[in-house]
Amino acid sequence: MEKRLKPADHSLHGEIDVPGDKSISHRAVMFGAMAQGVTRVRHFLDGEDCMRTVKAFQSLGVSIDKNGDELHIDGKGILALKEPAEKLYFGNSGTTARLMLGVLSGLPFTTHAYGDPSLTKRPMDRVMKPLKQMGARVEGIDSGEYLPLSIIGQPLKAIDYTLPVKSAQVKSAVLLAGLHAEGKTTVTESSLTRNHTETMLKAFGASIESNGLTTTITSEKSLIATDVHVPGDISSAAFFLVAAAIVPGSKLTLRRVGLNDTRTGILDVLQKMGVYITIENEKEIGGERFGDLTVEAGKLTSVIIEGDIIPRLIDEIPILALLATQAEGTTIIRDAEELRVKETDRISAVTTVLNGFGASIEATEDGMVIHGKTSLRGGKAASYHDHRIAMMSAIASLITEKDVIIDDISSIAISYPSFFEDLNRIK
Ligand SMILES: O=C(O)C1=C[C@@H](OP(=O)(O)O)[C@@H](O)[C@H](O)C1
Ligand SMILES: C=C(OP(=O)(O)O)C(=O)O
Repeated sequence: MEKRLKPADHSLHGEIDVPGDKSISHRAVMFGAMAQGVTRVRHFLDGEDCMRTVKAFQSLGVSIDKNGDELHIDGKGILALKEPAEKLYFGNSGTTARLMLGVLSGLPFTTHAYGDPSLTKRPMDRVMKPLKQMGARVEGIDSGEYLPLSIIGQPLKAIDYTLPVKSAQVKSAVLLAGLHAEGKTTVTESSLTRNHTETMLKAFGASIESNGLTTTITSEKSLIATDVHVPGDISSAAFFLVAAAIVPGSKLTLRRVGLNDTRTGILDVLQKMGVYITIENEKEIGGERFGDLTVEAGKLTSVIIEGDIIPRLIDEIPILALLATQAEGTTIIRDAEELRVKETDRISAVTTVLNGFGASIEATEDGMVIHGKTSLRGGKAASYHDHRIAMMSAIASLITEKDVIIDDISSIAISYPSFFEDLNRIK
């Protein structure tokens, strides 16, 4: 579905209640489905990716009902999960695929799983390598590097694993396999990635401890159901944080946005670049902090984004690249090679789309060099069927000279189904 967007003719003002966090919504479904008892999930993200996780567990025999943005999960414990009658379809969702491989590897039956063309090209061997060390058996073409895969459930044994990639999905897959492996499983990472799995598993009664970059989980027969309140997704809020920062005179408030330290790299970068951000009404539920963010434009300067901050803002790099085109000086992004294996190669997609609008960006192996400030003309933009690339182009249209025409906006429903309603409310 093509979409034409006109530039904004005035500054942006108003409030947005951003939808629920995608990472936390996935985990709430998974842990609720594996727990004993009823789990209610409030402010669940009704996006396509999270619905893939819901459907996967329904196929495994779990009763899950949705009423508005509330989920009701009737869990009967990990041992009650049943062999699915059909193949599991993970669509476009890397999180569903990788975490489910961790769950399915230790179950006493065989599951067949596949994804859409984008997910089929994303590496699964990064998850299968440690899982195979635990005793997992998987069959697929290319020795199980990519979906489709058949997971032949096996009794698993604990391992000590050091992550070779900075990936919360790999860490989570190993911890979830560790949940039904004999012994204590330990995962060590080199930079802290999002820790929602650790935080939420603890709330569901698992024996899990983190100490700096190392997390240890002990095998657990059953999790205990607990209600989850999902904060707003900072990765979705990011689009409006940047919108307010690039349209002169704007001021926006984003309500109940998740503020977990492993996710707030974008706030650090925005503040460094000269954007004014205030946080009010801070609260914490289930170990996840959230609050209201008010953002106001300031004079933007370039920054260097590298090292340990990268996993704390990995999904926000496309929209940060747009922001950097409006900052005085050269912004350098390094250590972000993971962007090459997302829904599309995001280094290449961002560079092509923004240079097509008139920006001056050089792609590097592991990031981008962005020369600012450039005015953006607008024009046609490919979305590469990547929700974050499509939303980046939509936000860019606020400041382009001409209209922006995005070839296909259907991918936005993956993480932010109400994106255009929210954009129209403040525009
Ligand atoms: O664990 C998660 O929920 C996610 C982890 C990140 O992926 P990687 O683990 O591949 O870095 C992120 O990009 C993705 O959107 C969600
Ligand atoms: C990379 C993303 O998600 P996933 O890996 O779950 O497909 C994303 O949402 O930007």
